[in-house]
Amino acid sequence: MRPAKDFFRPLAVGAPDPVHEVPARPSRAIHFFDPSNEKMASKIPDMVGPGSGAPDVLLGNLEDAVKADNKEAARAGLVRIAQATDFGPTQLWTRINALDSPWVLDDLTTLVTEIGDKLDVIMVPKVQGAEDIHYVDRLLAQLEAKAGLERPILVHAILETARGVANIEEICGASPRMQGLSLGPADLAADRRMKTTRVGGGHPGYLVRQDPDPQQPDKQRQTYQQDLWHYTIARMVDACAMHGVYPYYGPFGDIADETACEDQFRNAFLLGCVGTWSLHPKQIAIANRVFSPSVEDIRHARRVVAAMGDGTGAVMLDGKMEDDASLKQCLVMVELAEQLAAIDPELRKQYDAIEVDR
Ligand SMILES: CCC(=O)SCCNC(=O)CCNC(=O)[C@H](O)C(C)(C)COP(=O)(O)OP(=O)(O)OC[C@H]1O[C@@H](n2cnc3c(N)ncnc32)[C@H](O)[C@@H]1OP(=O)(O)O
Ligand SMILES: O=CC(=O)O
Ligand SMILES: [Mg+2]
Repeated sequence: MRPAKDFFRPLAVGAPDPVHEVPARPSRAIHFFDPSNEKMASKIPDMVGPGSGAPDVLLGNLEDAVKADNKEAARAGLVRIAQATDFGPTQLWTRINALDSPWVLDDLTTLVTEIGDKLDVIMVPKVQGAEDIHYVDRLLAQLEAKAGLERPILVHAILETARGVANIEEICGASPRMQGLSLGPADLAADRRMKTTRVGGGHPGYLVRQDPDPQQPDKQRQTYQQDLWHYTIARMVDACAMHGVYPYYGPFGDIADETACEDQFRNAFLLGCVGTWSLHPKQIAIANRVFSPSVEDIRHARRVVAAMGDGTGAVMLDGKMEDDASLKQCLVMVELAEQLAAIDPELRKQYDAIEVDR
């Protein structure tokens, strides 16, 4: 671990100064595309915001889901798209290949030197511990210096190995570049030897069953499906909050099941995640809807803020006690609404139209 006095020093001569605080930019949907797939790639310029249908982040994926034979084409395709596109308010991220793969060194050197000025965040898969982030951190600093970049590229780690989960706090605190963490349920399930065969979401076999009714022992007992990912997401949220970085759900592979996708995203939102991945254009609207506080929640939050005056003490509102701590929760919602309204004109209209009565 670097001592505190060195934590914010650039790791290469000529590299930009690290950020002291991760910018709070909306990132409800991180939309994945394969830059080697010409049909998919041709849609990217039209997906740039502003606009309520646009993802907050476009991510050129170079890792899993890109065929091995297409790795170089994907990298070159991303360079081409980035150079030709004005991304306006939409962030551009990439997911590089794994650190032990034969492609990652060229991914980093090519992307940083050719489109480093356009890249906001680099997502690193299969991160095992702080040592992986330290490696990327130093290499990025060297490449940023070489490319003459004026702002540092941030780093996002995917939590998809048991060792990564065990080392979650040190990963979040490994570098001032750390922007956030995503859950990688598919790789994590395999690494943990879980007995699922899905990409995220629940499983009908993971349940609790109602006790038997002693009066009616043969009566069918209700079962309640449980969330396989609750433990990991909750750990992520705490580690991220502790280090001032952002937690995200990850992929939901059942593209056709929009209802279950929305449920999984909402669980993550309620627990503290700020966004999720979208793998198919259909999932962008789901993510934007779920990760934007509802008009009703904002109306309530603003009522509490108004009722609480200087923010101390306790008041009754609709039969419920509100105090300093419930006010803090409401302020989280109000601040998020302000950040989202700044980039989403449709949401701004909805939030601006809210009338607050006491
Ligand atoms: C599991 C762990 C992980 O690592 S998850 C992250 C890695 N996986 C990915 O990035 C997957 C990205 N998505 C995809 O490859 C595709 O969406 C998959 C899931 C294969 C479905 O594609 P396809 O069968 O073409 O779907 P479709 O016919 O419904 O497509 C309708 C039109 O939309 C397009 N489309 C599809 N996906 C995207 C996308 N991600 N971004 C932009 N455009 C997309 C299709 O090309 C299709 O276009 P058109 O209507 O034919 O002109
Ligand atoms: O990369 C994502 C995953 O679920 O694995
Ligand atoms: Mg993965």
